[in-house]
Amino acid sequence: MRVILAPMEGVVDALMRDILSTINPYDLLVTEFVRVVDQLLPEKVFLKLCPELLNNGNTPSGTPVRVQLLGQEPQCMGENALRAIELGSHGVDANFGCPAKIVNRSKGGAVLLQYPESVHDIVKAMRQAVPKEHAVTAKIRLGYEDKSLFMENAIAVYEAGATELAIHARSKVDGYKPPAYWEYITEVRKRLPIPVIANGEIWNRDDAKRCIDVTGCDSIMIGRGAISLPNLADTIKTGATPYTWAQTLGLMLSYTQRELNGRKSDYYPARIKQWFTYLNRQYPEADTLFRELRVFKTTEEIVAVLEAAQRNLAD
Ligand SMILES: Cc1cc2nc3c(=O)[nH]c(=O)nc-3n(C[C@H](O)[C@H](O)[C@H](O)COP(=O)(O)O)c2cc1C
Repeated sequence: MRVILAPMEGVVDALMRDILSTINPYDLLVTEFVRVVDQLLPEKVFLKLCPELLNNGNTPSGTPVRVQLLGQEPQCMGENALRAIELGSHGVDANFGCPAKIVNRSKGGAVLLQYPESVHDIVKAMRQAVPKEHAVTAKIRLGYEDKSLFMENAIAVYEAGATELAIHARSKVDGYKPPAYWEYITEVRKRLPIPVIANGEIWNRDDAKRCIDVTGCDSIMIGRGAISLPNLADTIKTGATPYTWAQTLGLMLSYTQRELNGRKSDYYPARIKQWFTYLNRQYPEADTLFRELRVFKTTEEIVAVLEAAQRNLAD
């Protein structure tokens, strides 16, 4: 069985990938998306989003990373896919699931699921641009406003020559609201000869087992669950004990301290707070801390609050 870390824009960056791949036996990690509009992007754009490219495309603990692209113009997607591969990405992925209004307005992301022929043309251009020994993959939702085109889109990806297909089992309109409609993935998995990766609403080991039972897929992709329980992939793959709140707090502290000692970018507090929004589900203790953290603006302040929480736990 393969467990893949889902791309999560605004949350799963290189530092998070480093931390999560150190404590989990992930098979693959997918980056936040690189937005492709109408030009071949400079190398620095790829390296900023995926610094692992300087390490043969692997995290420091050796887990392969795949760059994800989001765009609507086939030729341009092809050129940028090739660049990602040449820089060392382990395959390249196309995003057809992003629900963001700004992205959809410029005809990228989930809005493309209304036009299976466009999905096909984009993946095909990427496939033709990238040497065949490298994976070209796609990630789709079940549709935009409804799910009527889910199979057409899946077939479009397959016929374009994709290596595999990840499916987030909801439409754009479903947003992130439970349930995930895994049974649609089952239908695609039965129909397509390429591997299908099941994604959506896997929060613990039992969910993973049920998802695999329902879909028959050998590979699953985990997103919010992977940050709400930091060692989720390990619990799924090896039966490891889920992290206690004290362990998770320690991990968050090391994440924020490493950021503080490293790049010191001002977007980090927002990322740390975003992480907290998913922790509540697993740890009731996270809720109080999250409310406390909301007023703090800098990483320094956040580190101080987390250190105090850790001291309280030890008392
Ligand atoms: C904050 C956030 C950011 C996301 N960013 C991306 C992205 O950049 N690319 C993508 O394909 N999906 C993105 N997704 C969707 C996830 O990869 C995943 O499909 C979705 O969260 C469902 O899986 P889950 O129930 O395990 O979270 C994002 C989801 C969230 C919550």
